[in-house]
Amino acid sequence: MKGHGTGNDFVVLPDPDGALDLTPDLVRALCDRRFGIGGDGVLRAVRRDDRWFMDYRNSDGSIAEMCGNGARVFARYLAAAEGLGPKLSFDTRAGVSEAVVEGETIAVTMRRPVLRGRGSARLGHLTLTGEAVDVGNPHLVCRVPDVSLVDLSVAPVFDPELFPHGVNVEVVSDDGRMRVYERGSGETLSCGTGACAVAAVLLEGGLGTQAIDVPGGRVTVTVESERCWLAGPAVLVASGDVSIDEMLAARPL
Ligand SMILES: N[C@@H](CCC[C@H](N)C(=O)O)C(=O)O
Repeated sequence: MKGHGTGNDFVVLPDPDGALDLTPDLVRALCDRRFGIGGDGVLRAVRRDDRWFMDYRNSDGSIAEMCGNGARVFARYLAAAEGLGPKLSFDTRAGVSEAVVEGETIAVTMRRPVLRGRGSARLGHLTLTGEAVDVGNPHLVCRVPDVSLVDLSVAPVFDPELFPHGVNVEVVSDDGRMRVYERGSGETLSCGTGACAVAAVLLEGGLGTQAIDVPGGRVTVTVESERCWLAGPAVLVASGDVSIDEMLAARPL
């Protein structure tokens, strides 16, 4: 299946028995927008100990701890394909995610973002300073006057001591507009964990609700004392079969 949450798009692979050898090369082929299905990442649905596990991969084949929009699309998939909901829960590498399906909107929980201090990254010719935020996965949130003026076409250069496993870099203006360069996927139209990181910075580490406008739409983040909710639209747009051998064989070297 193919789905997206505010334009952050995913190939959803049902693999209840975990039988598929999901290599980085296979992930790259599936996410290839010309030679594959196309997506910012892959969500593999695996059944473990009677619970669903969201096995998330970035489009470059790397593994990430958490994906907020992916979790919302995953919940949509479990509701549509497994008849779960309107309240459901599943496992992720960053812990259990609770989900609530309400019509077009799906809200999921993730860890409360933790502010980790100042950091910087070079984006094109700009060096930006910002706040390092841990949402299960690493983020650097940089406040800028106008997000449209930042070049996100090339990978940010960052301090590997501060971010030993890489980082997702968000730029945000005071009105809650955000753009993102995702570790392992490049610039995307939305990033759910990134929106939670940005909301935590705009709320100055406190509790509350914050709307975040991303290029693919709007998500709403609610930071509670023990967790964080991410809400917004999540849809499945296609379903079908893929011939993995043919897809891999037809890729240029
Ligand atoms: N798009 C996601 C984040 C996916 C993982 C990220 N690229 C990473 O490597 O940490 C989201 O919606 O949170």
